[in-house]
Amino acid sequence: MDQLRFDGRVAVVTGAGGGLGKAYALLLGSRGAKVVVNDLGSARDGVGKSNFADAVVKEIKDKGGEAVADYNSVVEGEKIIKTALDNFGRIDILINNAGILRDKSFQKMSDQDWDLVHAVHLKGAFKTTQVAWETFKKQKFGRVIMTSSNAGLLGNFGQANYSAAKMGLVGLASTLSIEGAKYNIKVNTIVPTAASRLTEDILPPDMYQAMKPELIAPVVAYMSHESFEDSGLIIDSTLGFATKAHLIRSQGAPLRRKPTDPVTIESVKEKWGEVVNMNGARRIDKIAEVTVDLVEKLQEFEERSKLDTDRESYWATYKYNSKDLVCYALGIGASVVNESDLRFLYESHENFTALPTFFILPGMVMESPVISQAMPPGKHADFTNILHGEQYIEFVDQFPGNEGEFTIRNYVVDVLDKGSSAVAIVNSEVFQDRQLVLRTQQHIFVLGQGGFGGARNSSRAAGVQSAPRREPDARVTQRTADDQAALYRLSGDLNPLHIDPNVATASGHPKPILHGLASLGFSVRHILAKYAGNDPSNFKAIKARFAKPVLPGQTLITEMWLEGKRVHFQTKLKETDSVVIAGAYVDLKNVVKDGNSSPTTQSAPSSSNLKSDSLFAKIEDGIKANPDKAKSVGAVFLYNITENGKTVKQWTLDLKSGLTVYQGEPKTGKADTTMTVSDNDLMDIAAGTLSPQVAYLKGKIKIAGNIMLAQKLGPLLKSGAKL
Ligand SMILES: CCCCCCC[C@@H](O)CC(=O)SCCNC(=O)CCNC(=O)[C@H](O)C(C)(C)COP(=O)(O)OP(=O)(O)OC[C@H]1O[C@@H](n2cnc3c(N)ncnc32)[C@H](O)[C@@H]1OP(=O)(O)O
Repeated sequence: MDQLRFDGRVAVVTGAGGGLGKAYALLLGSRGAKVVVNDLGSARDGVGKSNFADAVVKEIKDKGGEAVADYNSVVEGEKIIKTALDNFGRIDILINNAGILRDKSFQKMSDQDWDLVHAVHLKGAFKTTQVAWETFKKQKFGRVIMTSSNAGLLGNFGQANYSAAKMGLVGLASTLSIEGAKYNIKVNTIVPTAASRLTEDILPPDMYQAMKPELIAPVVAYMSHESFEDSGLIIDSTLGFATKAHLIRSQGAPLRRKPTDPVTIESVKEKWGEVVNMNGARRIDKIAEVTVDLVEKLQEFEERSKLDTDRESYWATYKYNSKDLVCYALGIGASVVNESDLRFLYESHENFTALPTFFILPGMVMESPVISQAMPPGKHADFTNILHGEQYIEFVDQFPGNEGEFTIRNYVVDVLDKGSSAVAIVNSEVFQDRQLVLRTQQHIFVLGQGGFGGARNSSRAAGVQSAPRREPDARVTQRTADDQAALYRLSGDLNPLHIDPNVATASGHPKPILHGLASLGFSVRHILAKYAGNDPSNFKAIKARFAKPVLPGQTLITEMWLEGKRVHFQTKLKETDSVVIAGAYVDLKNVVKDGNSSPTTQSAPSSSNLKSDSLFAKIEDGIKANPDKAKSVGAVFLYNITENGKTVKQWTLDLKSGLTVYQGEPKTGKADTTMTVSDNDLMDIAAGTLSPQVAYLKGKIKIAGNIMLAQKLGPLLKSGAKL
């Protein structure tokens, strides 16, 4: 990068006899600026005189630069600027650095302590800048640096006068950055922490040594350069580090339910948590935006209040991006083992998209008090007594994109009395850019909290639907992973019931149970592959009841019945034959039968007509005949055998445990490497006419996982096949 120079520029640095000011003056002088080295030459309380400025001027001149000393007080700022104009004919850069301390605990602080500190810091900066402003405007160029302090931004014991003045400088810079904008006058604030006369016996000696002003000077010099375009910034710098600080505002909260309601002290108290909640807080850059923001909030509030029911709504926001979609897909059993799942797992896939059940998540506002507040007197709901009972989602219009932000309105429509237990029905309306995009409904089963004399049923509940009384039209089997709940938690449901053995035992479960939405996600993926062409935008609605808990590691069998555009389904556990999801259905826009179904979700295809059966028998024999070679590879491989781009069979070669070869579902799901290869290519590899390495390089074998291991397997496969 070219050296940043200040040739032809005139800089005034106040308080430049030592410390930071001296470092600024020396640096600017060494880069071609003509410098006015201002210093009153006093100790840090503003008392005493010395000629520090002369020494700095000499140092600049000795190195071939130009500088002049100035001993005026910043309170008479016009005299300092006059020194610049008289000696150099102009002024381009003004660094308001001069300062003094008069530290006292607040009650002991005298008027004089207050006035003196304000006079030097705030009034001084006002005076110098106001006089220089005229020249800056005329020449349409000016760079001003104000010096604030963390004692101003954050407060510091014994520095009430100094903190107030330092925060005052931030306000001064903010306004001047606006007034100076059209004249190319940039006004910024530095918050330095450095060794100086002000800090010399305040900082511990080691730190004092390390906090060299020379580490901050380049930051201030860059902010004073003609190429520096920002204005109104607060830059904190120390020890060779720089950071930007700014004020942010919370999302805020309306202090009443309806625009016609009064605001009371009690309603303010009630809403205080939302007022000070900094989730989703943001920076407002311009004062005009504050008004726009308030007007928008008011409009939004008025629109929302029209939606309000007799029960209070809880509003929330939900932001998501491709990483969330991938994390979620992993949580509901999508896997790179299935080529057709890649579109849910790889953000750069040409057809990357969200899985349909992902959009249930915005409505699951875990921190919402909406359920606990709706419970009848004497009844309570919290993580210790709730189970997810039923779930409904409806896509109102377009299927949402791969990233976005939703505003969600959550409200309880009914609390049903089911005898021993209660069921809270929670509706969520999910908006994007003020348009309703999704509706969801959760039934939350609240154990042991019934018997309050409430209604048993609700007309506002999306009902479950019985499946037809015939054999299912399709079945898909998939084992959940032992870590399924741990993985699913990453999508936001941190209920300890799914991870903490003690909580699970206390709730009467043998071990942590799987999230209901995780099991539902598996089954809906099966339907997606079987009847929706693997295209989530084909979905209109989903409804399910969680009939029994699922334990991570259990195997789900999704049974499906196609009736027009509705797929009824239920999900059973392979281990116990019990129904865990009941009365469920998916409504589709279009039915696409057997659309790109994935291997792990298929029961093993009949193998009789597959050319590779005998091939794999040969490979197995070959591996058995070459046990040493096989052991040296020692890994688990999955082979997806594809025909016409569709996976028709899967083989697992487990070289670690007894050299077994078997087909069908992967036993463990813990393959080190997955290879996808067409049947014909596999035959060629086996026949020795196609080397596995060449096949890989030509893209004929797709490998997910450990490529080195897969390449090692090549010769082994060949040796086995040749037998
Ligand atoms: C807003 C954000 C909030 C976030 C909350 C979600 C946080 C998540 O972390 C929580 C979870 O994921 S928990 C895991 C998933 N859920 C489960 O495992 C529950 C499985 N279901 C059960 O165990 C039983 O059905 C059980 C125990 C629920 C009911 O069994 P029984 O007590 O034996 O009930 P039963 O005698 O069969 O029926 C009594 C009445 O209740 C109705 N009912 C039954 N199951 C229901 C269910 N799952 N959902 C809703 N209602 C249900 C019955 O219809 C019956 O009513 P009625 O007599 O009027 O017909």
